[in-house]
Amino acid sequence: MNEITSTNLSSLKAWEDIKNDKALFSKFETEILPSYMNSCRWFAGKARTQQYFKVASALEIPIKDSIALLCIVEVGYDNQEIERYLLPVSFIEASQSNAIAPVGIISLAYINEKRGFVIDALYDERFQQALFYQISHAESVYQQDGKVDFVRGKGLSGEDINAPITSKALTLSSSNSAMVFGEKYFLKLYRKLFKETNPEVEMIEFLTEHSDFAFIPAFAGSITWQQESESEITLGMMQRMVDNQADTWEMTGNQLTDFVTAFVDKTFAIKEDVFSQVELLAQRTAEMHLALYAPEAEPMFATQKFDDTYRQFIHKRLCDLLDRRYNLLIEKYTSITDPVTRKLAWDFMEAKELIDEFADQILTKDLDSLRIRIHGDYHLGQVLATGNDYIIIDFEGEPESSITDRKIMHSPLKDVAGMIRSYHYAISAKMLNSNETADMDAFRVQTAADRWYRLIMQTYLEKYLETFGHPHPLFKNNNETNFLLLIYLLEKAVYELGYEISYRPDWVKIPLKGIVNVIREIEKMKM
Ligand SMILES: Nc1ncnc2c1ncn2[C@@H]1O[C@H](COP(=O)(O)OP(=O)(O)O)[C@@H](O)[C@H]1O
Ligand SMILES: O=P(O)(O)O[C@H]1O[C@H](CO)[C@@H](O[C@H]2O[C@H](CO)[C@@H](O)[C@H](O)[C@H]2O)[C@H](O)[C@H]1O
Repeated sequence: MNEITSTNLSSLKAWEDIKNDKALFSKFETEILPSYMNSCRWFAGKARTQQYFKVASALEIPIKDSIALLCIVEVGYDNQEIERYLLPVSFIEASQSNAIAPVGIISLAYINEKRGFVIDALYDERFQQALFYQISHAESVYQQDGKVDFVRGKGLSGEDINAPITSKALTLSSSNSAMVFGEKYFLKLYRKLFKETNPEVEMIEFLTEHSDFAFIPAFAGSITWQQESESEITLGMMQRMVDNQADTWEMTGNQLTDFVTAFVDKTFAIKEDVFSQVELLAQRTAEMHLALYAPEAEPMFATQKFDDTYRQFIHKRLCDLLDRRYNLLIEKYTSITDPVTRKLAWDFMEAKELIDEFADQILTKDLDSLRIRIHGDYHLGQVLATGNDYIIIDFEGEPESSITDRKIMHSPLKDVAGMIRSYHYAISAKMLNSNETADMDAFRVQTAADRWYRLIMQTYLEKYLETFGHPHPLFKNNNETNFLLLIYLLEKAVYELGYEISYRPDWVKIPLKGIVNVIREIEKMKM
């Protein structure tokens, strides 16, 4: 349980009228929320200088014999930036609180002379049941400020609409929170909120309602806050629950354990099965892109060309990323002690002119390929393995980008680059960081890792392109495909370099090697 300090909440009002107790809210904002939010895995502002926490709105949702409040918590930072988070709260009497997960307890409270706890309503069964009911009945709950709209999707079976269903909260180690219903439905509550429809809802709804692509969990509903004359804010999304064994990052890691064992015994061996699984993932990736290729669709999904606006956008993004990473590397260079990492960092810095020249080509090169909506943050961790197939999840887009940028159309080769980088990560993490290979000749280890990566990358790419048939509807010719793939591989590896410097300094050599691989390809093209 989060530590309950002497700070607790008290009110003479009934919980259902608690919104009118200004003093209680003021105490909640100044004395409870700062420490509670900073203890939550989903709160992204922990490393920043926070100036205030404020409940900007509290939307009422009826639950059994009471109400829950969807608190929209505004967090202000020292640079004037503001973020908004969703924190649903309810009050539970002490005698009922045993079933509540300790992470869900926000504060001890005396409300209308009843002793209990203000809790994160995610963990309150009454709230879980209320959300499921509202979604199944596609209701709207009117507020002082707009309404909360519940939408029912095709993925929700008619038979579940009025039938009893069990529910529970999941404790995820991720940036959002989830609850499950009867092992059949997975409801994600978005924690960080944006004044726009979440791209994930758009993507899952489009794929479920307008395509036959079956390798996503079907859209079962959404929760949205609609205010007058304001953009809507997505609060949650429900999908079918996937009975999965692991994600493909974990699965690839297990396959690589076999590879490393064989390698230590001086054998280079990749099981045939591994190639079939890579091919199947490539096929599902291509099928997802085919489903998203909808020239006749509404503007949000209709195909676009490589026009000047996009060329300038992607060029600026790449150049900004490069500048930030060069500065970071210059700052950190003397503290890099590992000679391999140092050499790779040096190669990257030395190739600045070559990379800049290559990036500039995006502004002028003839490009007749097309752009569509894509997954946007595609890597092995975003694919669930069901035993004999794959289900693709988490269409929220790259966490570092704004919501508007996450909806920009790209060549689907950006997703392909994401997955190829992920295979490179998987083999590198295993070979370069594992105990079994620690005492082996580094050159031999690197050569075997490179071979594995190339074989897997070719297998993935060939199957991916083959799945579309000829002529390819989205890629004009091999020359363009190779160029765009290199641009996106470079962009992704440069992005990852920043991520690793901040979060996993021991892994910095992995994206650096990815960047150097691209540099070698650019050099070959110039020969
Ligand atoms: N439809 C689903 N069925 C079963 N498990 C799921 C489903 N969607 C997500 N998960 C599980 O929840 C985890 C987090 O989901 P994800 O969409 O990546 O959330 P986040 O946006 O918080 O990163 C996944 O790694 C997976 O284990
Ligand atoms: O899944 P997230 O949206 O949180 O993505 C972030 O974290 C990822 C790490 O979990 C990071 O992915 C990088 O590491 C993965 C292995 O841990 C690897 O499979 C990916 O290819 C690599 O990019 C991702 O970049 C970051 O945005």
